[in-house]
Formats: sequence, structure tokens, C-alpha cells
Amino acid sequence: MDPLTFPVISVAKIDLDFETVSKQLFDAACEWGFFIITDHGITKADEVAALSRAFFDLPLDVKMQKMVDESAIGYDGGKKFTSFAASEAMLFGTPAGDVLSSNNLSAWWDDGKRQTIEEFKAECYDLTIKMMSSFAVSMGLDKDYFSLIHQHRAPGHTLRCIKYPQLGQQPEEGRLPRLSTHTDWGSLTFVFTKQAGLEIQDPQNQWFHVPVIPGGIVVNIGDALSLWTSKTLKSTLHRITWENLPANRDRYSMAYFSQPNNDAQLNPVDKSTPTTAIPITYGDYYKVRYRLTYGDREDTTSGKKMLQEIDPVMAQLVHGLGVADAGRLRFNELAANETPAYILSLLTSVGGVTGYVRTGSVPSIAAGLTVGALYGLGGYRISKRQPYGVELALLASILLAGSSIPRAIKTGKPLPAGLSVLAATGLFIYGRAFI
Ligand SMILES: O=C(O)CCC(=O)C(=O)O
Ligand SMILES: [Fe+2]
Repeated sequence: MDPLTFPVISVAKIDLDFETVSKQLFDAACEWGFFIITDHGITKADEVAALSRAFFDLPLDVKMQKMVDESAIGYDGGKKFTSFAASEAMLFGTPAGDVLSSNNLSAWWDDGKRQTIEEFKAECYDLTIKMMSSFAVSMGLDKDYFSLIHQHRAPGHTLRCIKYPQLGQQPEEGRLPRLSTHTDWGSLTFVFTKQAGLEIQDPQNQWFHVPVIPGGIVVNIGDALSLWTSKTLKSTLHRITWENLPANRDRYSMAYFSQPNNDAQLNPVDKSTPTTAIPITYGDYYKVRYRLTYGDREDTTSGKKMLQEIDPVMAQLVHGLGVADAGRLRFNELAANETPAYILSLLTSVGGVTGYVRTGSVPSIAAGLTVGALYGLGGYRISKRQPYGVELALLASILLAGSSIPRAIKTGKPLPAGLSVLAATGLFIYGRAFI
């Protein structure tokens, strides 16, 4: 097979020769979903990168004075990393002008620094709009089709200045990702970095190192743009591994996320290809992805963990779209309900005790109470959106099936037969999460 060539596209002539540049951008977006643009005319990146470095050098308590909130402005680091990435970040989200007026920035971000961030964001915004116009034209839509749904309204366009810090020791394998494998949620992402480390899934589904081109911007397609185009434009999985960015090295990057307005529908724009309607807006989608990403964090207003705030029905819908890939494993937990586990816990415990009372069987009470406890613990963990709740409920069902079904067949008695029915119910309800 031919070696793959990562697309590097000069956008110097995006105005003068719109058609040629549009075709290059569209082809790269369809084939890779990731590419680098050069000659883009963005002037403020180095200045913002320097501000970002200086901010990360501040003492932790100063940085933590203003933690990120629903406005997507503030610091998202702290003493503990999220399960999404071993990084700290400074977020400048929401509509134009909000960085200037935000009270969620510490005094260090004075007027001059805020102004620089706004100017950089404005440059990025204009370029994303231009690029989306070129995608619109390539798809036979009005040139301003996408600009109309990317106005300066919520959730806005977020600049995320990121530092992957150097750490004393490498976390145990599988415990904490450097940057989880994920797709981006919105329309277009620009990544500015001078350091290697980012990997993407290439057109042959192999992990591929994104090159670093001085002055270039790494661009990728997000889920929303992919959904509008029935996935013709690719929302590509990407990640950073500990192997590529070991604990003894740090890395800085800045990601600008262009996002559709909250009320934008995610349905495919081409009405001629029959596809099932997507009954959610970008706002619904954003909420689920945001809470999955920051799942372990507490919501500043409700005090609940973000993961507990996710509506399971919405989560299932998002999962079903087949593009979202943050916290994939968690969909099992989100879809699960704790009530059957509690009922099974009660019934199996009662079953075990009844067996003992009737026949004096110690194994019966021991098994009944053990299985009951496992169901109870599983149910509790499901209700708190803690990991392994579904697994525990499933394990309880397997143990119950193993002990009751052979006895039911052998003796034909009602108690083991009843317990077998419970086991089958548990297997059905909690096994489904893994199919
Ligand atoms: O740091 C990078 O290079 C990529 C960051 C990224 O993918 C993200 O924040 O979504
Ligand atoms: Fe990303």
C-alpha cells in the first residue's frame, strides 16, 4: 500500500482562488478529517502561547482562584487530573466580548491580556467561518449556511490553552490517560503547538503521528460537522499516549473549538439521502459531552458529580449517533438503572434466608446473602455513577444462575426455579449493556 501523505494545505489563496483551496480542504476533511493549514494569516498565536506559559507558571492556588464554570471560562486544573487527560488548561469560552467582561478570570488576566485573547479568538473565528463557507460550497449549500448557525451565541467558541505537565512518575498503565482517545464535539478545531505527541486514526485506521510544521495550524473536523454531512467529513479519533509524551516531558498546546449555536439541529443537511432524523440539538449534545469529559468533577452549582447530571436518555441518543467517543466505556453505566439491582438484592437475600429456614441449608443462606450483597453494591454504584456497578450486578446474576439453574433442573423445586428466573432477569438487564 502507498505510504500515506498527511495533507498540508496553504490557505494563502482562500479568497483569490476559493475553488481550488476549497477542493483541497474538502478532500482532506473527507479522507482524513485532520490536516495542517499554512499561510493562514493568524498573527496572535505566539503572543497567546507566551501568556499561556506564564499563567501555568503561577502557583497552583493562584490558578485555582477561578475554576472553570458553565460559562466555560476559567481554570480546569487542580490537585487531581480528570479521567480525560493528565493536563491542566485555561478555558476562554462563550461569545465574543465575554473574556473582557468575565468575572471568572483572576486579576492576573488584566485588560491587556484579555484583549489579546479576544483578538486571537476573533482571528480564529473569522478563519473557521471562511473554511466552513468553503465546505458549504463544496457540498452545494449556500456559502453562509454554516456561518448562520455559528454566531456569537451560546455555547460559543472556546479557546483552551493546555499544558501537559511533567510528572514525578508515570501513572500505572491504564490508570490515567495522557489524553483520552476522543473525537471533538463541535464543528472545527484549530490546534496550535510546536511540540509533537498528537496521534490520529489515519484513513487505514492505524495510529498516525501528526507532524509539527512551524507556523502551521492542525485542523480537525468535529462531530457536529460530521453529522451534518452524514459523516462524509470525518470526525477523527485522536489521542496522546504516555509513550509519545512521557511523564518526564511537558507539552503546551492551544485548541480553539468552533461550535454551532445551542439551537442548531444535528440532522444531515442533504435531504435527498434518507437518514433517520436526529432528535437532538447541539446544546443537548454539548451538555452530554461536557459532562462526560468532566465526569469526576463536581458541578459548581449543584455540588453533584458531572456524571450524575447526565440524562441517561440523552446519553443513549448521543451514543447512538456513533461519533462521540469520550468515555465510551461509561455508556454502560449511564444507560443502567439501579432499581432492578436493588429488587434482585432483596429477593435473592430473602430466597437465601427462606432456604435456610426451610431446610437448614447453610450454603443456601450464604449464597443468597452474598449474591444479594453484590446486587446491592452494584445498584449503589450504578446510582452514584461509579465504575463497575453494572459489572457487579452482572457478576451477581452469573453466580446466581450458576448456583440455582442446575439445582432447579435437578430437583424441580419452586425455590431454585424462582431464583433461576431472577438470575435470567439480571443477566438480561445487565448483560445488555455489553452487547
Ligand atoms: O493538545 C493537543 O494537541 C490536542 C488537544 C485536543 O485534542 C483537545 O483538547 O480536544
Ligand atoms: Fe480533541
